[in-house]
Amino acid sequence: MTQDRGLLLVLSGPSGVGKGTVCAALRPRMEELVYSVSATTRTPREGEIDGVNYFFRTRSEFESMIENDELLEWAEYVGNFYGTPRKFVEDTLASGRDVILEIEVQGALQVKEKFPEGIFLFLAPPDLKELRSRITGRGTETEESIRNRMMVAKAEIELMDHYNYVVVNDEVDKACERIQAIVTAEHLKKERQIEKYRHWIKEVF
Ligand SMILES: Nc1nc2c(ncn2[C@@H]2O[C@H](COP(=O)(O)OP(=O)(O)O)[C@@H](O)[C@H]2O)c(=O)[nH]1
Ligand SMILES: Nc1ncnc2c1ncn2[C@@H]1O[C@H](COP(=O)(O)OP(=O)(O)O)[C@@H](O)[C@H]1O
Repeated sequence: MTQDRGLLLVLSGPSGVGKGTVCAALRPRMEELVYSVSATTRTPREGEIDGVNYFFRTRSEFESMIENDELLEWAEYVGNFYGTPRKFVEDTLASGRDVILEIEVQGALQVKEKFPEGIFLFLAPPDLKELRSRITGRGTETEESIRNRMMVAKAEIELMDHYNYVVVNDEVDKACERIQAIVTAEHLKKERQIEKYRHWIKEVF
């Protein structure tokens, strides 16, 4: 019997909405999910480990990954490149396990072109005022950079229609519960419960 492929989940949304926070909170809740590790040209932050948080690569190493078609998608974000290694995702899905990507919006749209059967989750802020305060709350941003990020965020929010689900990140726990509910429902859909139980209909009538 051939192995059923796993589900590809893509968690995306505007900068500062809480993608990293929600993804980290999902890990202990959804241990069966496989978290894809991205490649990036940005410098590691304190405590980040190569191969765990990211594969930290030079710009020329990253460019050769692009040339060799090793990336499922890639995007430039605030002056650095980020991309999803293709082989890991394909092998994991083929082995029947579900994979989650936590990526920005340009990358998510590229994945949609290649994997239209993926489940695309748009993490949305409760409102723009809260998004602004999350971006501001992170610290180092200047007034101008906050304005820029808000403009980018508004353009990203307009792309919401390309996604299968909008998950509001009002509270981290609630956002996680919504994602868990979606994954459960998508599994039931995939397992074609209706087909399995169709014979009941014949028995009843
Ligand atoms: N397109 C794409 N975006 C990614 C990838 N990995 C991470 N990102 C996004 O890159 C952005 C910056 O990530 P990072 O430098 O870790 O800073 P953060 O703003 O603290 O999350 C975030 O929006 C991530 O979701 C990737 O493989 N592809
Ligand atoms: N549900 C939430 N309620 C309040 N603050 C949140 C929530 N989710 C995330 N945050 C905060 O918002 C900021 C941005 O979150 P982060 O995960 O870095 O966003 P992203 O990865 O989307 O850029 C962080 O300071 C984080 O602690």
